[in-house]
Amino acid sequence: MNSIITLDHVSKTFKGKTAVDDLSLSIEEGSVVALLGPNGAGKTTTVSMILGLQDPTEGTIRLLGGKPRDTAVRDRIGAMLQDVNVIEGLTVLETIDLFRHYYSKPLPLQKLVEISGLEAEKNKRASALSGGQKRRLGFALALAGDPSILFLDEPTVGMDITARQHFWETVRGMAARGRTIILTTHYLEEADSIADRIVVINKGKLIADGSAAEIKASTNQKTIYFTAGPGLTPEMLAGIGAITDVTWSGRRVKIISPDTDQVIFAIVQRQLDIKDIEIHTGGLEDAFQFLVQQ
Ligand SMILES: Nc1ncnc2c1ncn2[C@@H]1O[C@H](COP(=O)(O)OP(=O)(O)OP(=O)(O)O)[C@@H](O)[C@H]1O
Repeated sequence: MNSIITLDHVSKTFKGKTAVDDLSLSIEEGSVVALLGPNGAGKTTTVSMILGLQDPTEGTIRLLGGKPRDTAVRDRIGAMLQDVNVIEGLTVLETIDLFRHYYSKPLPLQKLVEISGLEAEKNKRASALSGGQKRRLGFALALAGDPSILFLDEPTVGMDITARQHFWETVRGMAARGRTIILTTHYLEEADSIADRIVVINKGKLIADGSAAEIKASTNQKTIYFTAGPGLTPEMLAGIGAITDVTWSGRRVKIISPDTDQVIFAIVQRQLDIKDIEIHTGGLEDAFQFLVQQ
C-alpha cells in the first residue's frame, strides 16, 4: 500500500510545553483513520501541522509526495476544522462557489449544495446560519476541491441526528471512492463505525494504533453496570481490585474492568447493596479509558 501521509519524529512545543511528542505515523492511501485522545492530547495540533497551518518544532511531515504548504498538495486536500469562518456578506451559495475557485478540479456547485444539506438556506447569508448549519457548510467547503485527503476535526459537534446521518453517509461514500480520511472525534461510537484504523494519542505521544477490534482485544476491558442501593457509597467500592474506572450517573454505576468476575465476587463478598446488574464485553470507549489512564 501507498503511504500518502508520513510523520517522522514530529514534535511541537509551545513556550516550553510539549503538545506533540516525537510522533511517527504513516497513513496509507484510502484508509479512514480516527485520531483519538482526551482533551489537550495534541490531536488538533497534529492535524494543523499536517495541513501546514503550523510548523513542527522538530521532525518532518510529507504528504502526497510533497510538503504540507506546496500548492499542488493543497489543491488535493480538504479540511473541516473546529471553527468555520464564514465571509461576512456572502450567501451560502456564494461562499461555496468562492471556495470552488480555489481548486483546479472543483465539484459541481449543485453537488456541494446537496452535500451541505442547505438547499433551503442557500440564498441566506452564511453568517446568519446556526452553529450546526455552519458546520454543514464547512463540510461542503472542505469537499469543494474533491480532495484526495479529507481532514475532519470533531466534525459532528453541534449537528442534529439527521445532519449527522447525512454527514456520515457522505463520508462513507468518499471512503468507498478511495479517498483518505483523517478524523478526530470524542464520539467513540462514530470512530468505531467509520474508521478502519484508530490511532490513540495521549500527552502528545502515540499510545495505541490498530483496528477498533484490535484495540478492544488488546486492552480486554469489560463493563459492569448496576444500580446502587441507598446505602452504597463510592468509598465502599474503593479497594476492590481489577477496577479500571468507575462512573456514577445518579445511582447507576458503570465499572470498567479486565476481570468482571473478580469485581462481582468482591461485591457479593462485601454484601454491597446493588441491583439490576448488566455485564458487557468492552466497547471502544472502555478500551480508550483504560489506555489513557496508563
Ligand atoms: N497556540 C497554542 N499556544 C499554546 N499552547 C497550545 C496552542 N495550541 C495548543 N496548545 C496546547 O497544546 C496541547 C494540545 O492541544 P490540542 O488542541 O492539539 O489538543 P486536542 O487533542 O486537539 O484537544 P481537544 O480534544 O480539547 O480539542 C494543549 O495543552 C494545548 O493547551
